[in-house]
Amino acid sequence: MTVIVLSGPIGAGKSSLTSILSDYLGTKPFYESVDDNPVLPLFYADPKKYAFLLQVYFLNTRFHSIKAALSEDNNVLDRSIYEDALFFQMNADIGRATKEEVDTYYELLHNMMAELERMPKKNPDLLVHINVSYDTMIRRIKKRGRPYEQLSYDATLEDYYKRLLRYYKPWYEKYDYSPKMEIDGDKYDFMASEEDRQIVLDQIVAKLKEVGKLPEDWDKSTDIQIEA
Ligand SMILES: Nc1ncnc2c1ncn2[C@@H]1O[C@H](COP(=O)(O)OP(=O)(O)O)[C@@H](O)[C@H]1O
Ligand SMILES: Nc1nc2c(ncn2[C@H]2C[C@H](O)[C@@H](COP(=O)(O)O)O2)c(=O)[nH]1
Repeated sequence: MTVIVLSGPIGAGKSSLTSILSDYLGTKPFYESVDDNPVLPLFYADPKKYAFLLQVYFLNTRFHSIKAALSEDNNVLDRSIYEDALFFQMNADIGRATKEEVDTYYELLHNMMAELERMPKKNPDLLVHINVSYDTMIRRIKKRGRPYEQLSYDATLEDYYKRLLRYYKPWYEKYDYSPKMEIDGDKYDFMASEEDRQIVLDQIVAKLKEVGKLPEDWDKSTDIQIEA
């Protein structure tokens, strides 16, 4: 039984890989609240006004998801609570939150993380981080086509996205809630290329074997799923 959390910048391929991976391993996917998120379009229209509200919205949904995932112990999450502060801190650093909002946010996050510490299973089993360059990120954002994420919607998004990418390296290095691994999202087109998809899945399976979450002789072709 495994809980795998994905991470990576906007458009890196987290939702896509969540779907591929959960299907491959026979586990349940948890997706972020995006298209049904009422605060997201408000945030892109007026980031300073809505940065705190959006973060509380995401934090709340991520808290629910990680609690359910750790309880069920058979899930893949397309972004998790462990990445939440990266976004808020970056927005705060560019003046989109007051000191009171920052203090309240970190107190709330701290309380939620303390709650997770009290669960029988406290941490995920693996973090899969997808690295992408700025060019790949923009190409994928364009391909997906959410209007408010496009550079044509707001030219300052170029700086926002470049800044966001810079926050990921130190975040990944510091992350220590579980074993972790990186996927090269520039190199592997796991959407269009079956060969690339298998390479990425093999990398993840090898890591799961290395950390003892899959038996050494596990093989997809002989894996039998038992219906509950
Ligand atoms: N490795 C990849 N190669 C090519 N296209 C990809 C890849 N990963 C995702 N995409 C495409 O990029 C867009 C964004 O992917 P998505 O999974 O929604 O990213 P995220 O959840 O990280 O924001 C989608 O249109 C998806 O089909
Ligand atoms: N300010 C924040 N924005 C966030 C956060 N998590 C996601 N997002 C935004 C970024 C994208 O526009 C959209 C979906 O993200 P994907 O990476 O899944 O494409 O939501 C956050 O915590 N704070």
